[in-house]
Amino acid sequence: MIALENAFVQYGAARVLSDVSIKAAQDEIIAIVGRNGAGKSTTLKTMMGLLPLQQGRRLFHQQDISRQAVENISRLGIALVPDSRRIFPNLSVMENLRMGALAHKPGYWTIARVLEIFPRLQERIGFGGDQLSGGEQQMLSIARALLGNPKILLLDEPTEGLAPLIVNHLIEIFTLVHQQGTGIVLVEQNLKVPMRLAHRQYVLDHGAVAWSGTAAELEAQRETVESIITTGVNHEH
Ligand SMILES: Nc1ncnc2c1ncn2[C@@H]1O[C@H](COP(=O)(O)OP(=O)(O)OP(=O)(O)O)[C@@H](O)[C@H]1O
Repeated sequence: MIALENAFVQYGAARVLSDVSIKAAQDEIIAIVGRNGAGKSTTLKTMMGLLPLQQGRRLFHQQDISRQAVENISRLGIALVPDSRRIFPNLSVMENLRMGALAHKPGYWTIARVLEIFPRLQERIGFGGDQLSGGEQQMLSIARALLGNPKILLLDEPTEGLAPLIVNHLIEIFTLVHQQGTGIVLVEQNLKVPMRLAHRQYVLDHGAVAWSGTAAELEAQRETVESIITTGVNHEH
């Protein structure tokens, strides 16, 4: 389980996260939803140890990992797929996968298995990273992260800008990854994808958790939650 507890994060003097508490267990898919600038990427980077906490704690199971560096957090089994995807443009698909395999930990995911779930990457195996479409880059980025056999996979807007067919394929992949025992933290700007697979959701607004609940609670309060996402809380002030 990875968690932030009462996390405060700043960039220089600008406070970006205020009192954020979010947890994700290995048997869960959770989603963090919010508009542009709500603090979603900052939350993922903080979970990963890429940003320091001003206040609050970062936990892995019962262990306080607030001061651990990103390398150690990665070793604990947390992997981040950033929205920038970070494909090596001058390396082929296979070479990109081999780079991912350098951090290989024994587990279900191998190069053969990721190519099985992403047949598109198999077809493009000799192509350069810079010759891939956005969807293929996203697949490669996810495949590379899986090769580390993470316990928790953090995904920053993985479906942004992708065609509906590819989005559907990725949703199937996330479900499969979860079935193989990896927890997923999915960041998205709206509820569309999260509603199709997340067990629990957090809505971020201005760097704070404005709503959180289970899939069933979301279903029951959908309109309220949609309005928090689009217009925020306390917008009358
Ligand atoms: N490196 C940085 N330095 C200063 N401010 C930053 C930095 N990165 C992000 N911010 C600011 O922090 C706030 C939260 O940004 P963040 O990227 O976490 O939001 P987000 O919800 O992920 O949005 P997006 O959907 O645009 O990625 C924004 O106001 C943003 O301008």
